[in-house]
Amino acid sequence: MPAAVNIPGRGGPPPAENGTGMEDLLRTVSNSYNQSTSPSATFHSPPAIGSFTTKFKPSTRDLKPFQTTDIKVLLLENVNTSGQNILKQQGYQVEAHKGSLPEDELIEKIRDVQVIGIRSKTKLTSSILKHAKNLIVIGCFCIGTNQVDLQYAADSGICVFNSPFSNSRSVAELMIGEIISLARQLGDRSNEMHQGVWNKVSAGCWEVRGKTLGIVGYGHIGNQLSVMAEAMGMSVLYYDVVNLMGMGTAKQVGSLEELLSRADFVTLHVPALPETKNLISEKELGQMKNGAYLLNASRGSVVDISALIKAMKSGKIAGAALDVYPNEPAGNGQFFNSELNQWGDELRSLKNIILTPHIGGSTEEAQSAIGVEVADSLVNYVNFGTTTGAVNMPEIALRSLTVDEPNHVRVIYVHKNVPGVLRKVNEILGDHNVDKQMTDSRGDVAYLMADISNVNTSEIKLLYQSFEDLGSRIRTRVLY
Ligand SMILES: NC(=O)c1ccc[n+]([C@@H]2O[C@H](COP(=O)([O-])OP(=O)(O)OC[C@H]3O[C@@H](n4cnc5c(N)ncnc54)[C@H](O)[C@@H]3O)[C@@H](O)[C@H]2O)c1
Ligand SMILES: O=C(O)CC[C@@H](O)C(=O)O
Repeated sequence: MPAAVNIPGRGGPPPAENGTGMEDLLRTVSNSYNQSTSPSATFHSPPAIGSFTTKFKPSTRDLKPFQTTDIKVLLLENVNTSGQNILKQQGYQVEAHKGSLPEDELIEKIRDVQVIGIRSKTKLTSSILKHAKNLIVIGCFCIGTNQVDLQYAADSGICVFNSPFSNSRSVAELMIGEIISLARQLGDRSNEMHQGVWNKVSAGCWEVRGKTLGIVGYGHIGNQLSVMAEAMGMSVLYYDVVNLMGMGTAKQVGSLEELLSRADFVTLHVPALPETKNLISEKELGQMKNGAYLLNASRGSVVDISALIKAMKSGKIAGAALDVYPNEPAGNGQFFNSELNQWGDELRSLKNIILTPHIGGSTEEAQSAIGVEVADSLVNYVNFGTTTGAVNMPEIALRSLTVDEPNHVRVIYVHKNVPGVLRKVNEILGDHNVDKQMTDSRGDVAYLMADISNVNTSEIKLLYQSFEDLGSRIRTRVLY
């Protein structure tokens, strides 16, 4: 058993190897590089109200991957200040932008950072991520994660987090507003009044009470919508690829066709997947009731817009509300035209169609909650290696180290999920006292976390290097 030593930054004397590169290694997050460190760097839990990172027990020991001021975070697309503040309170260097960045600028900036936070506009494809040599984690400050190449990220040891439900209620409430607005042609009446036209009509305007709502994709948003729609006196049917219990008296139907043929209003709440591309196209629009309404707040790939334009022009579909589009501009401005999407002008000329700029989740409540939730996940990953809630890696969490365990280190080894790895890992760890260890795999990638006690500083370099030398290695991190 190695002798216990004082770990820098924990109240013990500074190490003898000061400035020799040893400390650098101790605080290294690496797949191919080393970070500079400071043994005197201190870690402060953020005081943000409601933040998970404030809820650790006082005896919990804060782990440091390396000097916290060295953590560079790039936040794009106006991530809420609630999230920005949590990250800044960690001492991370936060660069926040209101919009997304052009590709060349994004590539330049992503080279340098360990953490990036985005929303739905920034596409983190493999051709962008291959430049992100220092990146360890991506935070999607939204629900959808289709804008990130999740597999490439996992294969590169980059963990991805999102916020699975913090804006669901906001989307569902928008749907309720739009269902009534379409039934009463509110958009058209309002536009006419803005142009000085008084057009008092009742033809083609309806109450929603007693009508049937068909929800496609009965997840977080679909559930919330279901409850509110029933409260307005609507009957709710839903279609989902999974068997799910209905809220209230909502009933699941066995096929999309059945839902389309029975619903007066159809709302779409499925993720962007190859299977959901053009889920609603000419055939499906034809299966809908005459004079029905279509609402899409999921992703632009889910509806074939040219087919929808045709169905609306023929009167088959009496109204539509679209919040998402195949091509969406990177920022605000006069961009919603035929250059962006070839049918842009034709769509805008239709009657009783509500067009919104991807604002389903854009409320103060949702953005503030998402900011806290995702920033907490990022901090817990950077500082503790916890992957709970990750969308592309196995979910691993170990009990926190306490102040009574000052000389423990936490080893995190992201590796290819191939036979024989654990034998080699145990050969390395076999020389140490492993307090706890957890490992899990997700597809081709596995994640191992081990807390090792009584670690001598001089051993950490060897420990780290031993993992780095394994053929299965994707990324090694040593936290202490
Ligand atoms: N407009 C916005 O601002 C906004 C905001 C939040 C989410 N979204 C989008 O809405 C989507 C849904 O959000 P959620 O939180 O309800 O997601 P969720 O994961 O909770 O629910 C999605 C449901 O769709 C089902 N599903 C998947 N494939 C399907 C298919 N082919 N046919 C039928 N059902 C299918 C799933 O089984 C699941 O129950 C998100 O993926 C996101 O893209 C948009
Ligand atoms: O805020 C955004 O940009 C995305 C909102 C929504 O589409 C989501 O996926 O949560």
